[in-house]
Amino acid sequence: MRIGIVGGGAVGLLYAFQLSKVFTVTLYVKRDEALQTIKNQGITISNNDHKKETRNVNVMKWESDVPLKDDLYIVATKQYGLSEILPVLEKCTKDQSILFLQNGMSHIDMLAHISHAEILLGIVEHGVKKNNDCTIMWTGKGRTKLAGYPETQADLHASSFINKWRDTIGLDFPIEVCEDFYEMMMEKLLVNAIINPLTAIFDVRNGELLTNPYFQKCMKQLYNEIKFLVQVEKREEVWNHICSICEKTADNISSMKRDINEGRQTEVDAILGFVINLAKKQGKSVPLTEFIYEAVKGLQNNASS
Ligand SMILES: NC(=O)C1=CN([C@@H]2O[C@H](COP(=O)(O)OP(=O)(O)OC[C@H]3O[C@@H](n4cnc5c(N)ncnc54)[C@H](OP(=O)(O)O)[C@@H]3O)[C@@H](O)[C@H]2O)C=CC1
Ligand SMILES: CC(C)(CO)C(=O)C(=O)O
Repeated sequence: MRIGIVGGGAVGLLYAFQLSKVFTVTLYVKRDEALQTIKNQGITISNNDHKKETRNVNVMKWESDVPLKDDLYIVATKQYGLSEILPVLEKCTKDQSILFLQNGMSHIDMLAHISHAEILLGIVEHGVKKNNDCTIMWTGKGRTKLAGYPETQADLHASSFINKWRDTIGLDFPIEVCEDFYEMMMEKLLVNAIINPLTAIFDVRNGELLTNPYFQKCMKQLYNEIKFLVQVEKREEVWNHICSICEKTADNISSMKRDINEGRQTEVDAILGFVINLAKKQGKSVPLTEFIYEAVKGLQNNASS
């Protein structure tokens, strides 16, 4: 089974490294410089114990006329990078599968253009930070959750891939199949909608949202405004889940805070932008969410000017 991973960022490098242990993997990158570096040096991963490992992987440049010869494409770009990738992936045939690993949910509306290939949506629970074009730090081990879109059929094309992944590297790099993509994505969206923008605005690590009682109140206020996205009977469970992620990732710098610190575009449109649009569609007023959305946009704008 041939796997193509599109995007040689933190997540793309981690998945290329892990999956190349058992599959024929090609990593597709955007820049010549990244292509040469990975070709020459392979991918090096270090973890919190400062253990380092290097692997060589096939690497190619992603271009609009790239031949689509892989059985499964794993898309590991940021949400805002998808507009360049999707017109190419639209040409995939019904025997091919595409797995999207983006945070946020706004990409779901873009998937209507993929008419033939099987679509899978995924959630990355790992924490991974890119040091340079070929080196990453695996800061937190988690699971990869995935679900079929619009539904998880029993006979997914990708089943053999999922089973082989689980049976070989699954212990160290776990995978879990979920029935309902919406529930799976919504839970992660709520985590990112609360932790990411608040840590970015307050300029704190994830754990401080809980340890500082004032920040914790802000978290709760934001959750109270957007909890309409969760079924009434699950609201407390989801709130506890958000707090537990804050605790487990206490030392993390959230991806949104890191993007702002490093002058990059954030994924706020895919996260809070999506929440605001959904609220509009349901006739709900979300002034606090809108305020926080604008604040993040302002910080992003400031950092890049
Ligand atoms: N990092 C993490 O710990 C986690 C990340 N995620 C999600 O995973 C997704 C990816 O995140 P992450 O890896 O951190 O992001 P990065 O910014 O590190 O990586 C994105 C990569 O996509 C590449 N890219 C963009 N456009 C193209 C293109 N047209 N062709 C080929 N490559 C392209 C970029 O190339 P270039 O280097 O040239 O810019 C970059 O290397 C995001 O949605 C994020 O929210 C989810 C959970 C955890
Ligand atoms: C779970 C969390 C908040 C961990 O930092 C994350 O997904 C992110 O930073 O994007």
